[in-house]
Amino acid sequence: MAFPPVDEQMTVLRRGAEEIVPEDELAEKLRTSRETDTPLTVKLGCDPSRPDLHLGHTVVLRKLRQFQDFGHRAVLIVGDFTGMIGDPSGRSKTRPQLTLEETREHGQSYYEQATRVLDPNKTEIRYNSEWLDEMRFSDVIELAAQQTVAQMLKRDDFNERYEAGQPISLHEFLYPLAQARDSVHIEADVELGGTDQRFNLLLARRLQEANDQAAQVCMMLPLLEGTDGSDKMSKSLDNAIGIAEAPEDMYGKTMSVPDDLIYRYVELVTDIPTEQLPKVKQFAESNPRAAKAQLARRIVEMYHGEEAADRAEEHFEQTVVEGGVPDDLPEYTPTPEDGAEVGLLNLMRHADLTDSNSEGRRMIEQGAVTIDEEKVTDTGRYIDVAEEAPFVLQVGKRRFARIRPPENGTDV
Ligand SMILES: Nc1ncnc2c1ncn2[C@@H]1O[C@H](COP(=O)(O)OP(=O)(O)OP(=O)(O)O)[C@@H](O)[C@H]1O
Repeated sequence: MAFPPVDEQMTVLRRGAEEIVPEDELAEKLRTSRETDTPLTVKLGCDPSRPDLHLGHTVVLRKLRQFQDFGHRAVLIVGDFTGMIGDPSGRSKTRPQLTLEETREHGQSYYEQATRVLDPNKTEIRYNSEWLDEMRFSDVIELAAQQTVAQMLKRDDFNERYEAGQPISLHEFLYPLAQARDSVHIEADVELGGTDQRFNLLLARRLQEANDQAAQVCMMLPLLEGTDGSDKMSKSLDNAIGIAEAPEDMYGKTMSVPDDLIYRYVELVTDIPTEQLPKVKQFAESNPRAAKAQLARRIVEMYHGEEAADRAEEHFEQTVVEGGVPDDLPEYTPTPEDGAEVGLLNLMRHADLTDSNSEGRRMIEQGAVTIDEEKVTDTGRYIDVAEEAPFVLQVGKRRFARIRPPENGTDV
């Protein structure tokens, strides 16, 4: 396959990138790849400790997809081995350590979600335990000898913890080294990552050179803010829009993003052509409500298709804008296991309105739970479903269920 001209590739690849280190080397690598008809190996590392992908992850995944579309080779490195170490990148606390088996399972789920953005036929998945698990202690010493403690402490999160007198275990220093070793192993030409990965990505360049390899180009992408508009989008911060979430939730959550982030979302997570971006910017400033609705539609369309986007839009208009109850409510019929009198917290969970009883309790305390539009205040409330159903149970602005009476009347 013929690779497109270098300038053409560079224009697309530069879009939205925060930093390319060094940019001229990327152009040079693209030139050589074209002349020799050899694809570049582009690496993206992922930490499988939390496998739910959100729009933030798609910023890097979409960039990887662009490389694929030009004919380059994408290698997704699932850090099943490094996941056991627990990287604190961008965080002030150590992450949970997982077993190899857990990280493998998460890795598979990560791959399935990532291929909603990536071209599955051009995505190679590698688990880094394949080479890291085989290293002997002497190999590890040799690896560790390539970096000084002072250099390690330059990484912001290590530095902050060190200054604050918080413990840093020695094994945590091995995380960036192991990740850099991945680049040596697959002979990466380019590595992608969010700006929080800058230190780790650059370290790989040094390690590759020490192993007589050409150093990879590091491409850093901006970190997308979450729906709260301040912190980076992250599963653990409760501000994420998951790419596997239901269309209605995706739509509604996007509508809750602060207006000043509309343009950033369009630029970083949608496929709107670059030349249309200035127009979008103007529109987002002059009519944020309509621009945001367009953005929400676009996002739902990308992951669920046009029909789902229509439904999600309608649902939002009906429930949030008009404050009504939608026509097509999911229904839940209590089962005999629910008992004749079912605790409201359990009922909400069984009807898929909450993930846990603690979430249900919190929602009631916040005044966000209603039964037939009447606010519930008692977190310990029991409901005699045979007597009280059918009724509409609502949690928050967007979650509804019609609770039906048990099938065999009062005999539950
Ligand atoms: N909000 C975001 N915006 C842009 N890139 C992100 C965002 N969150 C993660 N990434 C990038 O996605 C890649 C894979 O990240 P990783 O699997 O380590 O997730 P993570 O940062 O742990 O996400 P989370 O905080 O949700 O658990 C990294 O290069 C990371 O920088």
